[in-house]
Amino acid sequence: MDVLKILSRGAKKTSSSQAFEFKPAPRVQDPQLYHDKGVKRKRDDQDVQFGRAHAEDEDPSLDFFASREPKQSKLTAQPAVIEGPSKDIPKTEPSFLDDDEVRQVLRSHRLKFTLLSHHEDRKAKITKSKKKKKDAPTVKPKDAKKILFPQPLVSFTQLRAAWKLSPRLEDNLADQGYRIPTEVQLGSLPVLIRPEKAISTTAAAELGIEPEDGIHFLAVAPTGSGKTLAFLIPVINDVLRRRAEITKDRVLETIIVVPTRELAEQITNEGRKLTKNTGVKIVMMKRGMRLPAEGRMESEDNEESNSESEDSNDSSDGSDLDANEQVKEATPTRADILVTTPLLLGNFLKSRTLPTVRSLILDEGDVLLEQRFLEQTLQIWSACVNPSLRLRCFSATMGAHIEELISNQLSKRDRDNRVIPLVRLVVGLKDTAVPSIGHKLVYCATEQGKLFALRQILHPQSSSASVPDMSLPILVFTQTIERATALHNELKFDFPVEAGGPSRIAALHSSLSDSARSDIVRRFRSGEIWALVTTDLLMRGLDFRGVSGVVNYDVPTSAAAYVHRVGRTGRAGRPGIACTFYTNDDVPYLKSIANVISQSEKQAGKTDDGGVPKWLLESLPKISKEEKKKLKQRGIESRRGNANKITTKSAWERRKENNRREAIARSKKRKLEGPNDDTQDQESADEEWGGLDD
Ligand SMILES: Nc1ncnc2c1ncn2[C@@H]1O[C@H](COP(=O)(O)OP(=O)(O)OP(=O)(O)O)[C@@H](O)[C@H]1O
Repeated sequence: MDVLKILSRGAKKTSSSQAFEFKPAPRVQDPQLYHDKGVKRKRDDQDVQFGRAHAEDEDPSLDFFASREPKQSKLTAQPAVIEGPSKDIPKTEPSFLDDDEVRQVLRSHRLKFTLLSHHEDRKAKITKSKKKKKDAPTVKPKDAKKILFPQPLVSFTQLRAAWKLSPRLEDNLADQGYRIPTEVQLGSLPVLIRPEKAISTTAAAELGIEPEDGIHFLAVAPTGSGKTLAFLIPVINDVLRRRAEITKDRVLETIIVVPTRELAEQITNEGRKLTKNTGVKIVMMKRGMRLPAEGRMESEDNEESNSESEDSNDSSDGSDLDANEQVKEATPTRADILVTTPLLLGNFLKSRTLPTVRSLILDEGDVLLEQRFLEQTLQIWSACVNPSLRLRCFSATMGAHIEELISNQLSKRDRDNRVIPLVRLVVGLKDTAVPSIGHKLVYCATEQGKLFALRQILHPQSSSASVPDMSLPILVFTQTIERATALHNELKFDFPVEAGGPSRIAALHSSLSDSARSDIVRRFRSGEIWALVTTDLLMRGLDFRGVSGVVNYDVPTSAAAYVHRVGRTGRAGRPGIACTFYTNDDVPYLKSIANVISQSEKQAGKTDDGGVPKWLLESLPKISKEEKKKLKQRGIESRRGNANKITTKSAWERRKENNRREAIARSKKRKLEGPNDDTQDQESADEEWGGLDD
């Protein structure tokens, strides 16, 4: 095994030590996915190129974020008094785009807004139940959907002047290097910050909605397209606005629910960067944490006894107290925004309510409303009893049944209240992979063939391999914890000592403790770990900026799982590669994955066969709905449990084998090189490193 070959896949040697580290990838300048042509403002003096070109054309020193004064040269200033949270808010308000311009911008960025009118659906149901005859007139939910054309965010430069964004929040965005809004931000931010301005009064009247009361919102946008900012910015701004206008007290105003602890940690960290110096407190829910909730359980025993999912196996967060003691002794945590997994908050709540919460965000909302999390998610939703509660649901995939479930839940809640419109935004083609990813399906005759193919990716020594050329770091997905552990054990001695040895590869899954999980995520983010073997635990939401490739060692068990897994690469407009191994066992279940790949490539404008040859797509068998459901719940049967281990060798045997292999390689190298010359060695090594771009 040649260490230089491994290193040339992406690592750079640090000057200070013999260790090789990756540098975290810098933030991309242009994170937008779609740049369809033909969008220009009609007025010559206002040729704002809708976010992108606007920021590109400008001298960086003249950037909006550099100054608190809005630039009026690009937008027509009309006298209008803006009541805002800050004295710094300008006294003029820029004009908005006219109807044609709005439509052009939305079209060019492939944004589609639909009013999912749950009151219409309700009417339809009432009609149906009253007249059960076949010929009874019914309104299908589909007919009730209406297209909306709200104002988009022309550029980040508009946030403060037109949409009343807090200047401090704006500064924090600038400090984080955000310059151009992504599509989902372009579409969501106006309707979430000021829906009454974003949706014109004429459109609102035509559709029979009153956006001044706010909206419920559902966004379906590709992985890595910046959904986190799209929901964080409005809620942080809401807190600041309330502080300025109503009360300075800290009240729990927003709950963000996510499926995993890793994602909760990531969002809390992002939130903290955006809330710096604002006084807004964003907190991650921990075991034993108390919240200012109303109502008490009949019994507060067994607070944590219900744990069944991945949260259940984990130790508590660094405390010696057991969970019950913590619950009794802790004083309520004061926070404006809480980030939690459904289980942690559900366990605390029982029958308590959270009357102050006005925004409930379901990030990865589709999975939160599926069987595994449904009960706890609905429990949290019903605990948010404030009549002003607004729901915001985000994901890269959203089945029609989930939309219907949301709509039905809202109908139930709204029965005694005013009906709040549910607006859906879809960016690009729904339920497809992000267009910046290249896909490859690789057939392996046996399980051992998969191991061989993965080794070809990690240590590219043969040109005959059918695997794509992938740079490190990579994520490798397996079907079960047992398989992730076995694969990690199999590969951990593959990395030569000169390259960092076994520490370069790790396995992350839900059987590990909280602290072990956090440590692995931290080391993978910092570039210490180059190959991370994991399960579907990590498939949603996690943002590792530098990941250049994803390997589906085991085929994902649904099309949505494929979209999310491969979405760990190709983020924010960066390129990425997704390689999926399949064996004969997978063939019956491959069709939906092959379809997603084909749709995604079409969307990306690729005309060749790409990842899925046409003959394969056409010849793959279809499976029934029941089989699909079973596959999603259980995976491929032959890979469950310990039945089909990745390898049969013990760790000791592998280490011995590996040491032998390395010793032979070193001896061969010495023979070839002749007398030792360190300087020459170093020079030739430097030449061979391709290295990551700084
Ligand atoms: N306007 C922007 N300009 C540059 N980078 C951005 C911008 N918005 C977000 N990003 C970056 O894009 C990356 C992906 O963002 P984020 O994690 O919010 O994606 P996502 O849509 O939530 O993805 P997923 O569906 O996988 O959860 C992050 O590194 C984030 O910092």
